[in-house]
Amino acid sequence: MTALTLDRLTKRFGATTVVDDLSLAVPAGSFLVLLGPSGCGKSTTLRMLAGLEDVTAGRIRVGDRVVVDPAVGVDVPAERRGLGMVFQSYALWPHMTVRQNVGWPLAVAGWSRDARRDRVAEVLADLEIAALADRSPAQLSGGQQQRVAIARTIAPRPDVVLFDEPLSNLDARLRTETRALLGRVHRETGATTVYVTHDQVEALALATHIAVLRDGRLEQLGPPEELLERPATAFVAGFLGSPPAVLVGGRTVGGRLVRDAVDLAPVPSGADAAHAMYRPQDLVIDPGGQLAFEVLESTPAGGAHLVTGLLGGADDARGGDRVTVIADRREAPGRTTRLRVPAAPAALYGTDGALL
Ligand SMILES: Nc1ncnc2c1ncn2[C@@H]1O[C@H](COP(=O)(O)OP(=O)(O)OP(=O)(O)O)[C@@H](O)[C@H]1O
Repeated sequence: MTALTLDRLTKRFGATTVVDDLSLAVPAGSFLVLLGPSGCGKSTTLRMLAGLEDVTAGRIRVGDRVVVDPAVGVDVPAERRGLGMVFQSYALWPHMTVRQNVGWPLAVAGWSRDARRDRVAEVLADLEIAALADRSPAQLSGGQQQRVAIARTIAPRPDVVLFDEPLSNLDARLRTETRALLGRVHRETGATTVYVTHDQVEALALATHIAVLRDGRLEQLGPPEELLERPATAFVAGFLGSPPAVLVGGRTVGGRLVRDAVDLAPVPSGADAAHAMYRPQDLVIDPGGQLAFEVLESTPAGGAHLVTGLLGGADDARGGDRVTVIADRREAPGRTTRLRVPAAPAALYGTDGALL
């Protein structure tokens, strides 16, 4: 199995830095999800790994082998990096059948006819598309085409597989099905996987490790549970999870974090706190609560209701923070009520966004 190492990787397009000094160690066999808002540099990072995008500075290692290091003139071409890649668009060869599409990379790699036949049959069965072997891509649905693309990529048993939002063109039910299939393929092949998405559920379902990126920089890397339990920054806290943690902004006054004259928590001495973090299930919609709350929408979810609203209410000149809490009943949009916060927040974050 093959580990991946990104060492101070940087990518600039003209004067714009889109990946900024990014270092990541991806253990062999892990499933790393690159997660972050649109434009944070996820796809660019994956494309640099794949060899589809030049690197401005830094180094990439696949196992023990340096595949890119502009400082010493190393740039191994994409096809010689030992990586397989699955894109958002399926890009199957239209004039070949499913069987031929999946077998082609094996032929290119010099597999014998018998070994090719056996391996193609195996991956088609694994991806539950054996019955489609003699069809052409035009005779397949989008979901089936994506399974063929995945089969074609894993057929040569690459040590590392890269995925760029492979499920984003599928409808909700197919996404769930194909997601489960991808998890199974990963468990069976053990291939080190790097997977780009901005879908929280996909990330949390598949990842052994998540790297949250923001403006081309790494905010936090770790197992999903660790990032959810102990977000290192206010950004990660407010981004990860469905719904994410609730961040209540305030100012440090006399050693206390205060919002709209409500005392939220003591601040460690010498620190300057800017946010208190709470779990969405720990805040209660209650007319007797401390903070004004204007309900924007209420969505049923798994027997509870996700209620999104603005903290501070319409009378708050600062403008409210948008937060989502888990409530036991529906709230009417447009209603102004109040939110009761627990005596102690789950965490505090400083003015620089770091965990205090
Ligand atoms: N060829 C290019 N020339 C100039 N800027 C580019 C180029 N490719 C990407 N960018 C910019 O780099 C930034 C990062 O893009 P990238 O596609 O890596 O983001 P992303 O996190 O994958 O976003 P998304 O989730 O929307 O796909 C964006 O601001 C994008 O506009």
